[in-house]
Parts: sequence; C-alpha cells; structure tokens
Amino acid sequence: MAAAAAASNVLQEVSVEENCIPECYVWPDELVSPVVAHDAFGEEEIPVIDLGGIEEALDHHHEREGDRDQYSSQYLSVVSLLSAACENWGFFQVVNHGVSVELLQRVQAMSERFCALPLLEKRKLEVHLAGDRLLGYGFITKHAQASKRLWSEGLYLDISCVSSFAKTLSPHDPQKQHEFCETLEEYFRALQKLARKITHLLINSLGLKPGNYDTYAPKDPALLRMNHYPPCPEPSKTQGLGAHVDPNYFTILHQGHVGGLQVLKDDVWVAVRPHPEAFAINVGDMLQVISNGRYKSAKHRAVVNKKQDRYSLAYFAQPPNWDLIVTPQELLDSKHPPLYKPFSWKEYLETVFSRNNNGTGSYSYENLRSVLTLVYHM
Ligand SMILES: O=C(O)CCC(=O)C(=O)O
Ligand SMILES: [Fe+2]
Repeated sequence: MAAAAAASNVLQEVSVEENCIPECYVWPDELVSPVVAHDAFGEEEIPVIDLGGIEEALDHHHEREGDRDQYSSQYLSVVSLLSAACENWGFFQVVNHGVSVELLQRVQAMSERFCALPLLEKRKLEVHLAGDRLLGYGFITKHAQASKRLWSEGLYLDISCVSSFAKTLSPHDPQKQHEFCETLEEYFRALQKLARKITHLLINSLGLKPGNYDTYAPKDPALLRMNHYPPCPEPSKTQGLGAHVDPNYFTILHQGHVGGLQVLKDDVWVAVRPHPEAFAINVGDMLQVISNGRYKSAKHRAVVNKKQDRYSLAYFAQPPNWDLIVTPQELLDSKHPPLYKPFSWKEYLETVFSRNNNGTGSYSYENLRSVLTLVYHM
C-alpha cells in the first residue's frame, strides 16, 4: 500500500482503501480510453531536435532582415525539422537548449519540497484568478465534462508573485525565502531566453520576416505550473490531466524522469519518452491562429502510474500583442484566406473560462479546441 499512502498524503481527502480509488476520481470509460500506460512507447515518437550550435544565428538576427541565405545550414535544418514537427505533431522535444541540468534539478527539487508540505501550508497559497490568469495552489478539480477529479495537484506562479509566495510559505525564514525566489527567478529568466530562441525559429519556419521578431516575441510575464501526479493504485481509471489543448502561444514542458505525457496523433495516443535533459514543446491555440492553422495545437494528456510520483514544470509562453490576435497579412493570400476571426487574448480566455468552469468554480481546458473552432473559426 505504499502507493496508496503516498497518494492519500497529497490528495487531501483521499483515503485509498484496498487498492481502490474513490469514486470521484473514477472517470467514465469513454474519457480515459483507449488507455495507454505511462511507459508504453510505440514505434513512432515525437521528434527530438538538437538546438546546439544555433546561438550565433540568433545573436545576429537583426542584421539579417529576413535574408534566409545568410543563415547557416545547421540553423536552416533546425528550422525545417521544427516546421515539420509543428505541422505533423504540434509537439517536439529539444536538447542542447541552453538551460542547465543543474537548474532543472534545483527547480524540480523545489517543486517536490513544496508538494511534500502539509496541505494546510500549501493552502496558504490557495488558487485565485489574478487578472488574466490563475495563480496559487490548487487541485485541478472537477473536470467540466466528466465532473470528476484529476489525480494531480499544481502550483501556478509567475515571476511577479514569487516573492510574495516565498514570504507566505516561510514567513520567519529569510534564507528559505531567498532560495525560493532565487531559484524560480533564475528559471523564469532561463526559460524566457529559451522561449525567445524558439520564437525566432518559429517565425523563420513560418516564413515571417525575422526583422519583425519583436512583433512575435511572447509577452511577459509567462505563467508556470508545477504539476505533481502522485502514485495511483488504479491508474487506468483516472487521469492526471485530462485530454486538452493549451490556450497560450506555446508551452515548454519539463517532465523529469517519469513518463506520463501523451500526445494525440492521427487519433492515437503516443507516449512521450521522458528525457530529463530535454524539454517537450507544444503548439498552443495562439500559435495555431498566428500560423493560420498550419501549426496544430495538439491534444495531450497526463496519465498516472502505480509506483512513482511524477513532477512536471509547464512554462506557458504568452501570445504577443494581446489586444489583437490575428494571422499576419504576410501569411495570407487568395489561396490562404484567414481561418480565424480577430480577437483579444483577454476575450479568448474569458470565452474559455466561461465555457469550461460550468459554474463549479473549477477550470478545465478540455473544450479548448472547440472554442477555437466553434467560436473563432471564420
Ligand atoms: O504534466 C504533463 O506532462 C502535462 C502538463 C500539461 O499539459 C499542462 O500543464 O498543460
Ligand atoms: Fe497542457
């Protein structure tokens, strides 16, 4: 019963008996099937792209003003791998991305320490809506469609709330506060740099002028969610995170050494191999709009397992130009008419929240693809 004990520690009111999970966590079959185990890797896997050696091209992009001939063949080959991955999968992994493994380990360890705190301590950071975003600790509770709980907990934060969270968690321990702030701020800075690198590659891959880079840079502050999926005695009956698409621009996910992330490709769930030195990156709805549907905001989910705690860090890069999310004119012509109506990021999130929280006070991203398709498709 080791797994059950760990689970009951974390998922507050869950007392797991006889290796069964409580009814409120048991999802209807049609929403969990087909079940694919967390470590069932198939023949086809999401592409792994090596970003080593492209720094020079990025450092000098302002001088190039869109002249692709001036980029190294290595840079251009990364661009074409990335474009194929975004078209075919909406997902890829990157290695040699410039974020140190030591920093990744430090942030993961911090997330583990936070999740191990007594529930009352974590609840001091109770999740709340702050402007456009959720911040704080919350069980990602009822699923809008299934009215079921998810086998996970998470802490949402951005760089602007880190120091107040540190004070709330360790009011009498300046050393701990300092460690919390320093580690997370360093992570936000490192991921901001990586997000800019990815944006540069993305706009080149779409054929947009790199000289206009600033127009497409993700808007700060980005949002981070630290996810924790405790071991579960009946993993095939529940979900860590139900199938969803990310509403934002793109997401940079670190999934540690325990697998669980799965991506829907051609109606088949494909398990993403954990690679502690890599990030998995996925196209979000806003990139789908900016690319006029060429890049796919892919459905994905997180499954749980019997034995191991799993921790992931999801960095949500925010779209540029919040007031007007629209496909750039450069990508449109008579053969490529705009697929989406213009809207603002605020309006989009409001639509998503209002369609998903179902009056329960809970938030789910389950229906996002239909929000984009049903509400904003031309
Ligand atoms: O933990 C994972 O593998 C997936 C996380 C995710 O999709 C999200 O936080 O939006
Ligand atoms: Fe996601």
